[in-house]
Amino acid sequence: MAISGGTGSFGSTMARHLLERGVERIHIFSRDETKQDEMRRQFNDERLRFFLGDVRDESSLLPAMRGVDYVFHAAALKQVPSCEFFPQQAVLTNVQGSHNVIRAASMAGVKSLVCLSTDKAVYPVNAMGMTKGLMEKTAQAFARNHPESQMTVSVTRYGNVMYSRGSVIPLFVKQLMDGKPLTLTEPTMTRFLMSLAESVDLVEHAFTHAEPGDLFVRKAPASTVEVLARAVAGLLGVDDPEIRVIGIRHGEKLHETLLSREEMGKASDEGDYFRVPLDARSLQYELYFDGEESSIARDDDYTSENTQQMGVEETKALLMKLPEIQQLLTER
Ligand SMILES: O=c1ccn([C@@H]2O[C@H](COP(=O)(O)OP(=O)(O)O[C@H]3O[C@H](CO)[C@@H](O)[C@H](O)[C@H]3O)[C@@H](O)[C@H]2O)c(=O)[nH]1
Repeated sequence: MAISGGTGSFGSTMARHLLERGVERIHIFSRDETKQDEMRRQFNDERLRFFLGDVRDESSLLPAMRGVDYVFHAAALKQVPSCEFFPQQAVLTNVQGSHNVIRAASMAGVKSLVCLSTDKAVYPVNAMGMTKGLMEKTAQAFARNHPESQMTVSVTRYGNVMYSRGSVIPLFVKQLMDGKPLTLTEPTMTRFLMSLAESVDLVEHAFTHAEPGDLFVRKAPASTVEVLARAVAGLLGVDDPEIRVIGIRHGEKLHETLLSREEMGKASDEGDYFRVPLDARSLQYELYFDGEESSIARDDDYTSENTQQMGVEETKALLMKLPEIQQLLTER
């Protein structure tokens, strides 16, 4: 197994999970030698091997892919505001870098590659989402253009992963601990919420079930940021937190979309997941004339506004399942 972006929170959680499941060997590929060193010490496991490189440099990827059956591609520029200021950097890492990962994996004889995407790739309004959308297209085009390939490429799309580094929940926790007001961009803004453990499940689901070009989404509930803020405050014993509305940031949407209505029209419901198969037709559309009236998707988008909405108590219950929150509450 190889993980690009293996020293990020997602990559390292995935690595820990796979080691617990008895995987033979994991190649961690990333740019950051310091994080690699920290991870090497922290894990202290012979089955981990570290490869320094950058997805922008295809030649640095090949050694990490050699002898590997499965690749999880998580390396990305993913901070929305910074990608707004440096969109070209997002193109290089998220689009060109993903193309390099796919090529290198295919050349190395990898069996299955899962690319990590985000709800921000759907109807994108920011550079991070646009480049992640192009990553998805690159993966799907590989599957369509290489039907003879022995490698299955698939995509998993997520909403917000709770407590991920630099995200709003740890920020709210810090603000509460420091006795400062909670900064809300826009109280009615909604986000899909999922845990890191659920995201890992989705990747495993993709590795075990994907057909070439499949896209997988995990169903998730959502809350408004105000509900989320009040839930975090309530867990820390602050029933009526001081709130300051700071306004929407560069490139932000009010609501996110995990699947467009066109995708919903094609999706199969697999319990906790939706699977959207690849449209594998060639450009000769007349070949596919089936004599029936054209069917236009009548479904709705699957959004953080129309999914299950959680109130404060439900959100608290969800947060209570997070190891970070449990630790925080026992330390207090
Ligand atoms: O001081 C703050 C900061 C953020 N928010 C809001 O909180 C929500 C979540 O924000 P944040 O945790 O920063 O996540 P997003 O900007 O939604 O993006 C995250 O979630 C994406 C998945 O949708 C990932 O791809 C990104 O990498 C990750 O940064 C958003 O509605 C923000 O407007 C506030 O209300 N106050």
